[in-house]
Amino acid sequence: MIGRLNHVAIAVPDLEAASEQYRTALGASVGAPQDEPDHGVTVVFIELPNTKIELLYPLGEESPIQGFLDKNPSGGIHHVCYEVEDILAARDHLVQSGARVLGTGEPKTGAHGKPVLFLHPKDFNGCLVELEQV
Ligand SMILES: CC[C@@H](C(=O)O)C(=O)SCCNC(=O)CCNC(=O)[C@H](O)C(C)(C)COP(=O)(O)OP(=O)(O)OC[C@H]1O[C@@H](n2cnc3c(N)ncnc32)[C@H](O)[C@@H]1OP(=O)(O)O
Ligand SMILES: [Co+2]
Repeated sequence: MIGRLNHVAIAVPDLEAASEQYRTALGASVGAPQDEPDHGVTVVFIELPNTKIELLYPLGEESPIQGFLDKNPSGGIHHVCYEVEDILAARDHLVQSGARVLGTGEPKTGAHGKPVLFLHPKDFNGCLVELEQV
């Protein structure tokens, strides 16, 4: 059911410093910061030949990544995002298999303008999973 790895997200304590490190130390192609108020984050995408890295920084009082950064002040890998062709079919299959879909259970529009859903990390070996319909 899952397809390509769309991105690996890293929560960072300093978005500008992390962007600069990827740009200069790692020589990567780093995009501009993008506010995503519906998700409570500011994101920077880094294009790699085979996937993307999504740097995440909290936006607003209710950011879902604030607790993660409180527990991991130096930052850390926050989630992986897998592509699916039919996100509602994928959701229904996962719910039937016992996985918890986070939030309302309905897809939201993600950073690429496509529907996304999140699956509870405790149901996936301690790894928060995002699904993006492509
Ligand atoms: C830009 C848009 C979009 C895109 O298009 O790419 C994005 O990527 S937005 C990214 C940010 N959005 C989200 O993360 C939405 C989904 N997340 C959530 O609903 C919550 O963050 C959460 C996963 C339910 C965690 O809630 P929180 O209140 O922060 O923490 P808890 O204390 O309730 O956590 C319970 C338990 O889970 C562990 N945990 C939390 N976050 C992670 C994580 N990222 N990876 C692995 N484990 C995580 C946490 O440590 C707790 O464990 P215990 O201490 O053992 O209980
Ligand atoms: Co993401």
